Amino acid sequence: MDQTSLKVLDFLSTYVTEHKKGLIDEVLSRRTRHLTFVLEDIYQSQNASAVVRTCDCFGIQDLHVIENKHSFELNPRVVHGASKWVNVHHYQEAENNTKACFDTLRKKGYKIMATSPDKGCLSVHDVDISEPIALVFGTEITGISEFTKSQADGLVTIPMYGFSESLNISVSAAICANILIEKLFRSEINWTLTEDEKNEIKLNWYRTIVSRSEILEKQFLKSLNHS
Ligand SMILES: C[S@@+](CC[C@H](N)C(=O)[O-])C[C@H]1O[C@@H](n2cnc3c(N)ncnc32)[C@H](O)[C@@H]1O
Repeated sequence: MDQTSLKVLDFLSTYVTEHKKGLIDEVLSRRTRHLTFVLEDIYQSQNASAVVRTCDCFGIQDLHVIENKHSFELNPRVVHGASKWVNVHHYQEAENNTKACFDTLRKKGYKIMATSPDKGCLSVHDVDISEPIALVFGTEITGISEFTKSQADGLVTIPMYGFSESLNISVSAAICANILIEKLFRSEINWTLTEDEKNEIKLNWYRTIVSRSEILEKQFLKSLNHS
C-alpha cells in the first residue's frame, strides 16, 4: 500500500469508533486468501447471496464469479449486507469466462478444485490444503461445465447418504467452507493475510462505514497537496 493510501487510512480511522476498529482488526485476523470460492454461472440470486454471506462468515475474503450464461445478482434479504465485506471478482467480458477466471487464479498460485455430487470424487474431508485452493461450484441444474470438469486439478464431493442426487449449491458452499476453514485453522499453514493486504481491505471497509467518506477523503487529499 502506498504512502498516500496509508495516510488516508489513518485519516478515515479518526471517524471510526474504537469498538468498530477492534472488531475490524479481529475479523481481519481470521481472513484468508489461502482458500477462495468460485461460482460458475449461478443464476438464482438467493443462492449467490447465501454464498457471499458464507464467505464473510467463514473469513473467505475473495469470491470469483463467472458469468458465461447468467449474470450474478444479489438478494438483499439473503445477503444481509455481507457483500460489503467480501471482494467479489467478476469474469464477464471474455469469450470463455471460466478460462479467464482459471488463468487468473493459476497465476496467483491456486490449485483449481471443482465440486460435484458424483460419488467417485475425492471427499472434501480428504482435500490437501497445503497449497492455496480455489473451489468451484456449479450452476443450479447442470452443475459445473464440461470445461471445468476437464480443466480442474481435481473433483471434490461432500459425501451424501440420502435419496436426493445433490445438495443445494449454497448449502454445499457452506459445508465446504466449514470443513476446509476448520482444517486450515488447525493446520500449521500460514493462511493469514499480510499486513499490506489487511490495510487495503481495512481502507475499503472504512470507506464503506464512514458516512460521506468520499467527500472527506477528497478534502483530505486536497489539504495534503497544499501542505
Ligand atoms: C444442484 S447441484 C448441480 C447438480 C447437477 N445435476 C450435477 O450433477 O452437478 C449445484 C452445485 O452444488 C454443488 N454440489 C451439490 N451437491 C454436492 C455434493 N454432494 N458435493 C459437492 N458439491 C455439491 C456443486 O457445485 C454443484 O455443481
